[in-house]
Amino acid sequence: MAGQGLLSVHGLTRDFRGFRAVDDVDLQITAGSVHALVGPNGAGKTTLFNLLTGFLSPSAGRIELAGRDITGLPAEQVARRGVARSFQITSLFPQLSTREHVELALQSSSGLGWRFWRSATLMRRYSDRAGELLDMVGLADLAAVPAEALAYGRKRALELAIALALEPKVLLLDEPTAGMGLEDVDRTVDLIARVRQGRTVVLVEHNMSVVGRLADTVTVLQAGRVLVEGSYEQVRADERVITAYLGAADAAH
Ligand SMILES: Nc1ncnc2c1ncn2[C@@H]1O[C@H](COP(=O)(O)OP(=O)(O)OP(=O)(O)O)[C@@H](O)[C@H]1O
Repeated sequence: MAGQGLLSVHGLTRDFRGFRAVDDVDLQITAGSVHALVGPNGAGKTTLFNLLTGFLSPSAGRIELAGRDITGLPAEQVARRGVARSFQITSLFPQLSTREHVELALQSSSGLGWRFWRSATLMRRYSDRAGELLDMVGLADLAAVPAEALAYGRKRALELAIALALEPKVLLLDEPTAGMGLEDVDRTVDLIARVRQGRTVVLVEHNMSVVGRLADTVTVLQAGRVLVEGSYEQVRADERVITAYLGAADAAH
């Protein structure tokens, strides 16, 4: 499958009672890249994201992961095959500690169910891996803290560690900096820059400075269709994008 992305989308379409929210979208997400989906409000980003993760089924079109058809699979199966989603979706358990969340995620991704508890060796392995993941997302010092006591940005970091515990082939980040102050935004950009190493990331993000700092490829959506695709510099300079989106965004700043 020369020229195919790790995650590839062909003619993807989603209608809501006659309204076409995603309209004949083609996408190739290259292995090892950070690919951003941007566009003005109502462009279809969230709907496309929900299609990619199996939270919605398409009205038409095909989604392939590493050349295998995953179109229409339920969210849980899409996740099992390696498409994990983080931010704005995970529910944390208020009283469980940061470390316990990551250990549970590791356990659930093992497919071993409760047998895991019987093996001291496996338990140690999960505990070590949980420590590494917490370290990676900057939560090593907060491992014993219950999730409810974490500040907003730290909760988002924990959600990222949970998604990483699934060892995803493709990591989808849903507006990772939404609702954050400047300091948390910078910290989150650094964090994503760190965890993207050796991974493939799809990012929906409104903050164009975040997109500029992280994305290798940017797809601009408008009215459910792909308007332009290219590097951040290319799409920023494109007249159609300036008219449709960046102009409006820049004018607002
Ligand atoms: N469940 C639904 N039923 C009907 N219309 C929907 C539904 N979900 C989304 N839409 C419509 O589809 C269009 C695309 O919405 P979507 O949320 O995907 O856009 P978006 O690019 O994520 O926007 P935003 O940046 O505001 O989050 C919008 O016009 C929205 O009203």
